[in-house]
Amino acid sequence: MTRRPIVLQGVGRLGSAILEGWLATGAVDPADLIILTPSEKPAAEAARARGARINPPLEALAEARAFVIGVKPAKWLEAAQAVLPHLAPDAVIVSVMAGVRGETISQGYAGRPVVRVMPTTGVAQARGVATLWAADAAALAVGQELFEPIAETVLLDDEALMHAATAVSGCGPAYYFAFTRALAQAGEAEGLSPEAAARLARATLRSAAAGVEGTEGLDALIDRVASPGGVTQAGLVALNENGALDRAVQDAVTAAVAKSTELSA
Ligand SMILES: NC(=O)C1=CN([C@@H]2O[C@H](COP(=O)(O)OP(=O)(O)OC[C@H]3O[C@@H](n4cnc5c(N)ncnc54)[C@H](O)[C@@H]3O)[C@@H](O)[C@H]2O)C=CC1
Ligand SMILES: O=C(O)[C@@H]1CCC=N1
Repeated sequence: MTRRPIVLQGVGRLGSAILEGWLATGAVDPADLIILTPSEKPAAEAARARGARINPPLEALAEARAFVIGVKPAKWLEAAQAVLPHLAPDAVIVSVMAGVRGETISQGYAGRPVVRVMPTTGVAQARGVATLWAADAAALAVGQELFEPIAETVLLDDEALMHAATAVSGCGPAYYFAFTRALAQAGEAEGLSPEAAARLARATLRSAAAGVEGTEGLDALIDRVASPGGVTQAGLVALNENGALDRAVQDAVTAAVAKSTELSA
């Protein structure tokens, strides 16, 4: 029996990461991949070298069982017009777009079932996190099949919570990178060379991430580092003086939720 292909439309920042994760894990056989991209992309070329079809005649889409939308929220509807006449009626639409609601996407794809997935770019290393929501059980199963090999998955019952999941998780890596950059800058201000400060900050992020691989709670993990009356405690008190850190993080998440909600309007 021939396997029905998976289509990936858009090989930008996230589309490339998804593709890299699938190629690295074998989660999707490249021979079963159809990639739609207006310009040449290294990840797409790597997939082509292993058998993927890039921009084949649109008639090839008729075989597809899943269609992954990897374009920006402002572009998806225009992008849908071109492919819609060619898709099988039972193709599952997999959207990784921030904000855009499942019902809106389904309408744009003539009522086809939709699963929404909010991944992190860590899917490239098969170390992503992906939040999934679908109204349709079969569509959810397709989302799980495509993302479980490359991400820790969290399923939501309530689509409205995708905004919060996006703000915390989809955006989250950038918050950690921004914090790491600030840490490096602070190290430089205290006399470290730029190279040493950057190396220390980045390696410390990796080291801290290793700490959360286990099941120990975050308070306990902080306690392990912060000796009573010691150096870390002095740093932590300054970091969250009058709740400044908690407030900054809350403001970031609230602003991201507001933006995601705006995209859903
Ligand atoms: N970057 C990230 O970490 C995350 C992004 N997302 C979502 O992923 C989607 C893509 O975001 P990015 O990758 O950051 O944007 P991007 O701008 O890097 O990638 C979008 C890609 O879509 C391509 N494209 C535009 N029109 C197309 C068409 N008609 N057919 C095929 N390809 C087309 C563009 O050439 C571009 O390469 C967005 O909807 C975003 O909300 C979701 C989670 C995380
Ligand atoms: O910044 C964005 O809009 C996308 C969605 C979550 C992460 N990147």
